[in-house]
Formats: sequence, C-alpha cells, structure tokens
Amino acid sequence: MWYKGQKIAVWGDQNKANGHFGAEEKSRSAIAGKFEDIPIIDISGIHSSDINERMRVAGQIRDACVRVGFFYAKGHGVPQDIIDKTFEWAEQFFALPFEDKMELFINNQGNYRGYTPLYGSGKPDVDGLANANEAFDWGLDSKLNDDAGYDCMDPFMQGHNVWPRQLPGFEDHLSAYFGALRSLGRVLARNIALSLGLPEDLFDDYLTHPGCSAVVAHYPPLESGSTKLGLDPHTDNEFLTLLAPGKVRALEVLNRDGQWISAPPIDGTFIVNVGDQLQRLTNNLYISTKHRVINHTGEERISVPFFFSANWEAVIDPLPELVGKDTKIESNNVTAGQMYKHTMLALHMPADANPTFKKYLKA
Ligand SMILES: O=C(O)CCC(=O)C(=O)O
Ligand SMILES: [Fe+2]
Repeated sequence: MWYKGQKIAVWGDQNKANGHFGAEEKSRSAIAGKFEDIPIIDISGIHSSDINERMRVAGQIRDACVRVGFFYAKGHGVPQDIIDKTFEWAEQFFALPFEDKMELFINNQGNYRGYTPLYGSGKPDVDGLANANEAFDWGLDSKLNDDAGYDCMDPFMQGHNVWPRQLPGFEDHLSAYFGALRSLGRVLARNIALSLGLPEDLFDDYLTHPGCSAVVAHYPPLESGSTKLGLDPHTDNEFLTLLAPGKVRALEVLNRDGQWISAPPIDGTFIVNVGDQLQRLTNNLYISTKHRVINHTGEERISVPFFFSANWEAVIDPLPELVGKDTKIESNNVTAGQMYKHTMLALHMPADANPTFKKYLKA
C-alpha cells in the first residue's frame, strides 16, 4: 500500500514484538503477594529542571523496562480528581441501556471507536462468547489533535470519536483526561530516551501528534470456577500504556518463569507498561510483557488504560543507536497507525459472527 509516496508494508501477527517471558503457565490462579516484583517508581523527578533528578528516575525506569516491562508510577502529577471523575463518567456510561450503548457499536466505526459489548471482543470460547468485558474507546481525532501542522489523514486511522448523546459532559471530561495523559506520556518519553542513554529529545519527532487512544472498561465479576477471562493474554501495541486500574484487583502479568503475577491497584499510582512499539524501537531491550485480566473478586471492576502511541505515520523500526554496528536493521516499514488498525480489527472481529451483535451491524 502507498501513502504520500511511501510504500507501507503489510502488517500481521507474525510481526508482533510479543516479548513475553517463558512458557505460558496454564493455571488460572495468579500468584498473589509477589507484586513487589513489579517495581514502584516515584517518577516526580521527570518534571525536574535538575538533570540529576531526571537521571535518577531514568535509571529506575531502565531497570524496570529491561527486567519486567511493567512498573507502578507514583508522583505522576495527574490530579486524582480528574482520574476519579473519569471513573464516575464510566459508571454512568455502563449504566445506560444496552440499546443506547449499541448506537455507538465499535464494529460500525471505521476507526474502531465507541462501544464494545460484553463478550464482543477477543477470542471466542467454546460457547462463542469472548472477553468478559464491555468497553468504550476514544482517541486522537481532529478535535483532540494539538498539532496545527497535522491533517489527521492517516490511511489506516481516519474518522472521529463517537460520544453518547445521553451524557452531556462525558466528551468534555474524557477529552480533558486524554489531554492530561498525552502530556504525561510526552514527558515520560523524554525520560525513556534518557534511560536509553540517548538525547532526551530523541522521540520528540515521533510524538508531534501521537496516535493515542484510551478505553473505559467494565469487567463484571466472574463466577468462581469459570473458565472465562476478562481479557485474553496479550501484549499492548503502543509505545507505553498508562493504566488507571481502579480499585479492584484483576490484572495479571506473565513473569520470566511463565507464572502469572497479580498486579493489584496501588493508590495514587498508574501501572505503566512497555508496548510493542517501544520494544521494537529499542531492538528488544525493553520488553512488551504479556498480561491478562481475570476478575474473581466478586466486585464490579472498572479500569482505564491510556495507550500512548507514536504518530500514526511514524515507521517503527529499531533505533540505529541501539543496533550493533555490524547488525543489519531488517526494516519492514510498518507504521504505528497500521499496527493499531491491525490490532483493533483482530480484537473486534468475533462480534461480527455473534448473532446477538450481528443485527446491530450497519451495511
Ligand atoms: O484493565 C486492565 O487491568 C488492563 C487492560 C489491558 O491490558 C488492556 O486494555 O490492554
Ligand atoms: Fe493490555
């Protein structure tokens, strides 16, 4: 495919960075109490004008990204109030009648924004039902774009967000949340560059209009003994994920021994993880670690992942600085937008075959 005179390669699962560790443990029970294996980092120094402060954080981030691919970020600077309000709006959205939510059915939007019904994404089980979560996705569009020089015409990602007409105020708040997290992502990316021993502005050109997206997700409690998953094991596609995990423990992270480690929420922190883009850019130095969601707590769970991505047209190849002098870079010229589109198509395909959802598909 061609875009602005540039040939874009075909992207597929075989190209996913997929840096999970070890063989996948089949057990459905996670090891609790080992969450200290996921480091807690006070990242407040990323905003400091003192390079020593920034370097101190960068060292810890490097260690976490090389060993684990995940860390808890405290001192992130996003006001708790804006995070709490996002959860309140999410609750109001999920409380809407099913028919209202299906007005925004994600499979009807060319840019994969809007509503994913319960069991409507992921890999279908023997009962034909897939992930036990419902979700609302929004992300960069021409309204949320803050780069005057960008036309939002990526060949893979075009169109606007859709918003629930029943909830005035929802769009404004989620847009503000998007802006706050995008700002944090840009500062974090500078610290990541530092953590790689590279100039702090290294990623700036990748992030002039980052193709970020975000999700409010609802994971109802699963019955004990249920074989269902809230979210299948996967790696995230983007540069970094900044997850507001809410109050209910359900996220599990695959460690080097192939064991699932529980990653419970810790007040005042985001759970940050390396995505496939960053793994690829760092030539597999930083690891995009597999994770999944299982809610066996008996409580309703809401979480809000923010996927911080490079510009959609940015080609995601290993940085020459991180590739040995004699190693040839195998460029396949894949863009961030293409990686995102591919991931979203694969994730949402099952709903097209499900009779409950099929009738909502628009021709
Ligand atoms: O809700 C969570 O804990 C994680 C969600 C997640 O992994 C994702 O949406 O990619
Ligand atoms: Fe994820």
